[in-house]
Amino acid sequence: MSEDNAATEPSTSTPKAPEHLNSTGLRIEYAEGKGRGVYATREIPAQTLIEVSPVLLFTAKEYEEHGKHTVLDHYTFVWRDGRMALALGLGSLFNHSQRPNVSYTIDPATESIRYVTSRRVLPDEELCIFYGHKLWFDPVDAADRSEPCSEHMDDSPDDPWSALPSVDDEDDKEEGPSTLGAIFDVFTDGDPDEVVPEEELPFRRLKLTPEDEEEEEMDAVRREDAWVVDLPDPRLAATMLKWLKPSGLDTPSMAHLKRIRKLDDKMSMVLILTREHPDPPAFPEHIRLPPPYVIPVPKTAALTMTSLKLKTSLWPTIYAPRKKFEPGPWTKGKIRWACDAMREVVKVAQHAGTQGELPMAAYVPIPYDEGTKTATRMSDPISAHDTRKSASHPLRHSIINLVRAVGELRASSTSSAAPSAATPVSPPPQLTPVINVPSSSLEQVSAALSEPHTHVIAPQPSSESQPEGEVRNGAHYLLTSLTLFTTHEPCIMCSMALLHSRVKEVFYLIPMAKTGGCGSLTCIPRLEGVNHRYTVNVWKHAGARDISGWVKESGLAVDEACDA
Ligand SMILES: C[S@@+](CC[C@H](N)C(=O)[O-])C[C@H]1O[C@@H](n2cnc3c(N)ncnc32)[C@H](O)[C@@H]1O
Repeated sequence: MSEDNAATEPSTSTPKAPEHLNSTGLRIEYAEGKGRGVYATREIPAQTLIEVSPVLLFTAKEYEEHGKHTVLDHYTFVWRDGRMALALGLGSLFNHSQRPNVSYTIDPATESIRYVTSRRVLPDEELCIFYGHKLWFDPVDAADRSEPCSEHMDDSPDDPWSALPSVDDEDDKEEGPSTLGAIFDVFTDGDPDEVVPEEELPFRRLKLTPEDEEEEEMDAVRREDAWVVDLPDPRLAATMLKWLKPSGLDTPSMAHLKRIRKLDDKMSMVLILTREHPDPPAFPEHIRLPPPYVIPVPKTAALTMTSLKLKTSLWPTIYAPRKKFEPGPWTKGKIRWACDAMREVVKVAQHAGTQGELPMAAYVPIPYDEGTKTATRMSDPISAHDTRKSASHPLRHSIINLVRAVGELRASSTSSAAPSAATPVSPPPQLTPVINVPSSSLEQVSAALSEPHTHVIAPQPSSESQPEGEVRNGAHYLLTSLTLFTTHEPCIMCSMALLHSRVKEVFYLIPMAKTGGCGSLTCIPRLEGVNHRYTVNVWKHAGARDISGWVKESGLAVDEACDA
């Protein structure tokens, strides 16, 4: 490396940082003593792909003879095959930190580097990577001279700036089964009660608030057209409100809007959405009004004060903040429980694969009880694998099989709480071999599911109002309070089945980009209007890097168009 610190010593005055077009909204800014750096303009969740930088490659000779003697020496690093690489785009502007919030992987196939946040990043925070231990400059802040925070360096090699690992087949092998095992091997010791910060969890929790939460810029406010009429005399407001009811214009689709708008001295009334009434509404003869006209109005109520302001500038809108989903804290003990469950579901799926089935499985473990660190009501967990091949039935997905099995269990229970007990449904023959529920536990499972007032299986409040009796016996809610682990992201049908079953939370390992109903293709529990939301957690390794290698080697590969 050359001695002078070119990046931090602008020749005359510091130039203005250019704007950068980037879907994550990153910006370039000058930082005291570091030169340019990359900053977040808004909060960025952990495991977000923030940049893909193509690289420019120099041969070793070319670099040795020329590049090395120029400013390039502050920016280049050794590519896997010994060539020197310069990251284009934002890649070369990430500064170094001992506690980086960005990790990166090189993609030799596309000759690029992928940068992913390793934890949640706050607005205005600098995004930094870890250059390695042999720095050629004095890092500015004290934290940058301290020991690196190892948790954030998972994806980065030891001394990446001076030597990224070389490209060869061995590297890909590292992503095989050993990695699969390792990703469940976290927090194996330590105090089970210790709460683990969100960004260090081995899984990523999807945001479950609906998309309209994001309507915080005028462009994002969704609108639709409505008929509006001006009221020249304010006394007409009362007459019109009275008339609206019998007129048929008082439809529930406008419940999020206030009827009357007073702008300066002008009073107007919104009548009906044009999609419900394409023609201009006609008024009774005794009410003399100017002709109605069409304007865009907000499509939904305001969920935040910012969106209220924006929406109300279009038309006065109701403020109806949704109860934000606030996931509870995770302790080391509970993470171990989740890791064990993931290991188990993988095992079930692998076994199914060896039997000629699709290697996909679902598993509901004994719920983890923070109080006792165990759960004793259900003595055995339940698992099911995919059987659409052996059953020649396209709907025999592992989750459907599992939900159905729980239903059968409940139906066959002698518990008086289960209304269907009088008419037990006999399990279809093909279900028997795929459901892993020891017979001794059937009654306990059923009892646990139908007795929500225990400390282990307690009902989750649902946004849907139900008669007290139904909540108490949980008759229609097969997975109330339970957590489901699955190898592959549930398809839309299964995601819906989980919603109807009132599952509490879902964990999956392998995202299904083309078919997934829990975050990939769509996110069923996030949709507007659903009457139950379950938490969706994606195992981090699954989202953070190319997992196709170890998915294949661990026997969990399925066609990408397959519904899981
Ligand atoms: C790859 S460049 C990063 C972008 C650079 N800041 C710029 O303005 O072009 C590497 C150079 O940034 C500077 N740098 C990076 N991280 C730093 C840190 N923590 N403290 C001080 N300087 C830093 C050093 O001058 C280093 O040679």
